[in-house]
Amino acid sequence: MEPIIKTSNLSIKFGEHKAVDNINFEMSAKHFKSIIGPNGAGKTTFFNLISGELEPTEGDVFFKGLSLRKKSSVERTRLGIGRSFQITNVFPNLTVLENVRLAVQSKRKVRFHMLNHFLKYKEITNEAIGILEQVLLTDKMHQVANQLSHGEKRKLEIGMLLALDTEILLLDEPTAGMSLEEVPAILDVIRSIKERGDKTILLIEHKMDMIIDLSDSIMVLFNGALLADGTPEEIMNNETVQQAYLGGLAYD
Ligand SMILES: Nc1ncnc2c1ncn2[C@@H]1O[C@H](COP(=O)(O)OP(=O)(O)OP(=O)(O)O)[C@@H](O)[C@H]1O
Repeated sequence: MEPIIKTSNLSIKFGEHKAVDNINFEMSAKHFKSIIGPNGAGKTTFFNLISGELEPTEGDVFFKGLSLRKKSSVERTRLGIGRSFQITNVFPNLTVLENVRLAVQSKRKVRFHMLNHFLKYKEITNEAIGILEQVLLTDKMHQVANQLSHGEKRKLEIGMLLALDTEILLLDEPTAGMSLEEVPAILDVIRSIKERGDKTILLIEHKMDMIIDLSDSIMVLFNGALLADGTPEEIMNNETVQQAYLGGLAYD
């Protein structure tokens, strides 16, 4: 079966530094893959190349066999590659529900064009409420976004991403900056998205217990290059990975 997403010799140089170095990777639909690697390994840059924030120096990304070389990040979202919004993309003075409703509306605009005007406000609201249930924010629905805790804002970001209803979700360190108490809730949210079974998920995370718990496979980046790609068990038992990376790092 054709992979849903694939990269071919994907590389980017910043000056003389190859931040992503000739990465060939592919994923089948509905797979959950995590990306690990030390700080500066190129994980976020790799995401930026897939989502279209950055243009590769060499190589290409393919979505269902289609070259994305000339596609902007907006076009890639429209095709089906969604990246979690940064907190800065959340409207701080709107409520949680209003933020998600806007994301639902933006997806419907993309999909239905002319019909958009005739869609009922209630239908959009109900869809937004369903998403808030999924990301465990129902009780915060009428709270203004800038009053949320950091962890709640991250859940809202994921909710806004789900509202776009893309086939692929790129999640860049969803637990970053969270207190220890906030982590289990985000883990539950991601697990429930996985269990629904309709999304292909790429996750960058530093929390190894979370990665092992969720991932079908793990890829390891090191100095911009793909060091290993395999099941969690294969990666944990891979000597090169242990020497180059796992042994030298303490995880929280
Ligand atoms: N826009 C840029 N201009 C110049 N160098 C950059 C740029 N973006 C990233 N880099 C460099 O590319 C390398 C990879 O950075 P990247 O942020 O992708 O790593 P990372 O694996 O996501 O790290 P972390 O785990 O710390 O988030 C680093 O050396 C970084 O300094």
